[in-house]
Amino acid sequence: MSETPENVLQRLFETLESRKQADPSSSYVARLYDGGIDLILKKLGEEAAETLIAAKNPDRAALTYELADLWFHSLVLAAQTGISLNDITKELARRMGRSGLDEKAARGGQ
Ligand SMILES: N=c1c2ncn([C@@H]3O[C@H](COP(=O)(O)OP(=O)(O)OP(=O)(O)O)[C@@H](O)[C@H]3O)c2ncn1[C@@H]1O[C@H](COP(=O)(O)O)[C@@H](O)[C@H]1O
Repeated sequence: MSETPENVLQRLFETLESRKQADPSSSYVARLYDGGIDLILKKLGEEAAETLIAAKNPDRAALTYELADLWFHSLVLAAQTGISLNDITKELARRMGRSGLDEKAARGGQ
């Protein structure tokens, strides 16, 4: 039986939390934490740029790969800054059923 998206994100986030005690020589995530917010933001920026480039090409597998890298590094940023997966899903849930156009207007957008 395959895992649900919720399970995968939950398990990944638990791993990210556990890597706060890990050795950077044996863990990529611990290496990111060790590099601090600047390294995490650098990687996040790179992954965002790689996603934009992939989105302009027809290869959907390549775009999926880059989106996964982008989500992964976003979650590392969340974990490092003390934001939980639950915080993010609660915010998304809060927006559900509300038009994106209403949300945009509430933010002062046009
Ligand atoms: N999901 C991921 C994941 N996605 C992407 N990456 C890493 O993110 C990096 C993406 O950077 P790039 O595309 O720039 O590739 P790169 O040239 O190898 O990267 P750099 O050397 O420039 O950092 C790669 O090194 C990938 O291996 C990930 N590393 C870890 N995970 C998850 O995190 C868990 C813990 O990982 P460790 O902390 O390494 O045990 C793993 O079991 C996975 O579940």
